[in-house]
Amino acid sequence: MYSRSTQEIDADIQRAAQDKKARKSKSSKRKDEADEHNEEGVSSESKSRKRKRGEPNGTADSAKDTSKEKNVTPEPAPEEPAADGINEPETNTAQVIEERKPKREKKKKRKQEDTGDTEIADGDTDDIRRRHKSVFEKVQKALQAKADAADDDEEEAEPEVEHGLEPLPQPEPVVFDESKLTYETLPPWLASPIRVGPDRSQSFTELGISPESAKILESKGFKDAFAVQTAVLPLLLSSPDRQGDVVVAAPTGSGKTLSYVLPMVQDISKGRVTRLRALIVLPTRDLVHQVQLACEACAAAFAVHGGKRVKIGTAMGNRVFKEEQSVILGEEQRYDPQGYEQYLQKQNRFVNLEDEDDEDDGLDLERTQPLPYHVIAHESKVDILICTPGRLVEHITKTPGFSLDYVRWLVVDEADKLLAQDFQQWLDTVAEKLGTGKPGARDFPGSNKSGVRKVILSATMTRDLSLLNGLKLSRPKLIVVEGTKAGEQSLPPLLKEYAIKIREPSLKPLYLVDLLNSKHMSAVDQSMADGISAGSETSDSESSSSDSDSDSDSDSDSSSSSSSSSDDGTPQPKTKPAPASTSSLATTVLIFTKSNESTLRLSRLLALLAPSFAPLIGTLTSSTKTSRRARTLRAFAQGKLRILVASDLVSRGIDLLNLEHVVNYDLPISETSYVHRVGRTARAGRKGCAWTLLEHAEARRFWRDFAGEGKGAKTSIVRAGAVERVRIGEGEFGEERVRAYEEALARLAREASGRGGE
Ligand SMILES: Nc1ncnc2c1ncn2[C@@H]1O[C@H](COP(=O)(O)OP(=O)(O)OP(=O)(O)O)[C@@H](O)[C@H]1O
Repeated sequence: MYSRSTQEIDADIQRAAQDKKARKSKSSKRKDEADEHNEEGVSSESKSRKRKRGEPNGTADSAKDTSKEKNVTPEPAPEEPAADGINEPETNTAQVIEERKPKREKKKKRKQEDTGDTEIADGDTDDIRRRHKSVFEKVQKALQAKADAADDDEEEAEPEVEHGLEPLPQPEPVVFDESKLTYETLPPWLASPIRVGPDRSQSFTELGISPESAKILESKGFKDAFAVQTAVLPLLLSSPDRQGDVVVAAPTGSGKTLSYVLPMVQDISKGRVTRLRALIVLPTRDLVHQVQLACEACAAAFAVHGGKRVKIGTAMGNRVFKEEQSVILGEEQRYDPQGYEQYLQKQNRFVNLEDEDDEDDGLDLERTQPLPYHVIAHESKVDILICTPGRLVEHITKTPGFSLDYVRWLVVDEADKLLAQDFQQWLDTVAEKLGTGKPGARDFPGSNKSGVRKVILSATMTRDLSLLNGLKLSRPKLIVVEGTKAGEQSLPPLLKEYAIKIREPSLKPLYLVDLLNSKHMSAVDQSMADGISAGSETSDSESSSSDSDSDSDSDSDSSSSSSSSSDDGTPQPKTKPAPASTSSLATTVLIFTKSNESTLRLSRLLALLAPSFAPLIGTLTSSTKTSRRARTLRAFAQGKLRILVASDLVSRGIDLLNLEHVVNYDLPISETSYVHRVGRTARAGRKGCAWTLLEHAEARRFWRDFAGEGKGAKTSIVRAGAVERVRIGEGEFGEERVRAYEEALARLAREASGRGGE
């Protein structure tokens, strides 16, 4: 039993609290003393911790005093564990208990007075003890809980560190991987291409083309396979065990077109029924035309020994849509009462939905209404469709019955351009359609291959995997001509490049006239020059009329010229137009400018400054009608026109076999553009020249980025020889020529403002 009095117990509590406090203060002081020997920050930390606990600065001293007191009062606390748990706040609690005691006694007194039972207060000590014990236990519990909480706080409390003015330590910067794709990071098929020597050649029969077909090919000018064809044909020609898709990176004019047209036509010619089997996607209408000719040549070559004459169609938006639909897709009435019923139901639904502005499945686009109890059945009229991406998407979405279910060839030519510019998201639309189909519809005859064979080509093929991924290639192989690495672009081996410095940019057209009149513009290939002269002699008049409907350009306007040039190129006042036969131009030239507008201006200016050239000039811009562009290209191929002024529209893919000189009147915007422009000449193993006029501000960029010379040179263009410097018009422009030039400019301005030539 409890034998001590309340006062004694309270005194014990108080002592125990003080004892605990003294011990803690002592250890705290020892720590502080040790910390003072350490760095400033840690000392501050201890101070700051004290601040956190609400201790005054002198706490350590007072704790020391208390500790001395403890030494003279060694009596243990009544319950050791409780005493152990007591720390500074307990002192306060003990005081609180002490303070509360008189209040309790007062309360008791008041109660006794109220009840008149004063004896209970003096005599019933058991009861008092019991109550005291219960109060004591409660206090113990409360103190224990408080002590635990305080310990937890102390563990979790973040140490506060005070810093000087020195910069705070920062985390290591995150290093971003900016490295470009290299051979090591490219997938194996891109990193390890199949290389082919540029001079390699093989007969078509050796490559597996039947002698009959090879003979027809030869009659069309294709005697032996070019280097790129020797590598691509074995991969694409039909074989019992077919390989995967093929990606081709080969220079301009190396014969990429035939490398895919030949195997595709051969494969399709083995069938009987006409179904849409192949899509060839190209960026411009001119290229669609050109590839169509190559397809026709091959179709003729394989329509032997009972082979099917492959049918070729185009979709490029040069005709009204309905007309184009009827060219590529046939319709026939087929007796089908059930189908007709469904048609009527659909049409009723469509009529109802029309009010709600909803679109149905293209019933409104049906070209022909079905007869009663009949349905319209659609059949492809072509095996190969050569198209621009935008028009292809239009047919997929708007032409009823246009189906890609049987397509087993997809060719993307000029792929870097087509992949970089997502014309109406054409690739996603096409890929979705090619991803589904009827079972067996895409089987290749005589082979274990089923699915869509993809052939991707460019002279400046992208290695950008994010672009190539969209094609969903299957087991692809990359073919490159020897000497080129990933990211490089090869120029034709027989191309010679020249640069001409323009000292007076305001007189740039005069430099061009002088270049055209210079000895440099002689024929590169004499046999070609003879052909050109022959063509122009017989058809100069035709050339004017063939191109006379060109849009506001100079083709037909030479008669209105008021000046002509002497043999040295100096304009002479003239009343009569210069006859074309006086032209000294014995070669062919394609001049590139930066825009449609520049093309039209330069073309006209050239005719004014050098009237003898006027009947020989043709103009090609993206705003020129397709039919007119085709006529101009034909006239040029026939030698009726010898100078073409063009925007970048024709920089890609256009095959002008008799073209000898390319002039960059304006600097191209990129290396890729340069490669395509100058690649219009020196094609198919012929020679050719490229000339670039350089204003002062452009020179550095040209030499560094295009020619790969001088400080900071960096170019991806691979060439046989260096770019040569040539001087033209060095101080040669007399006053008279400059005056004639100014007159020509004034006339041009008048014409542009609609006030005519006068
Ligand atoms: N085996 C061959 N024999 C003779 N001429 C060929 C042969 N193969 C292709 N050609 C001719 O070579 C020229 C260039 O071919 P093609 O237009 O296919 O080049 P390309 O590689 O597609 O060029 P670009 O990248 O500029 O489009 C064409 O006139 C074509 O008829």
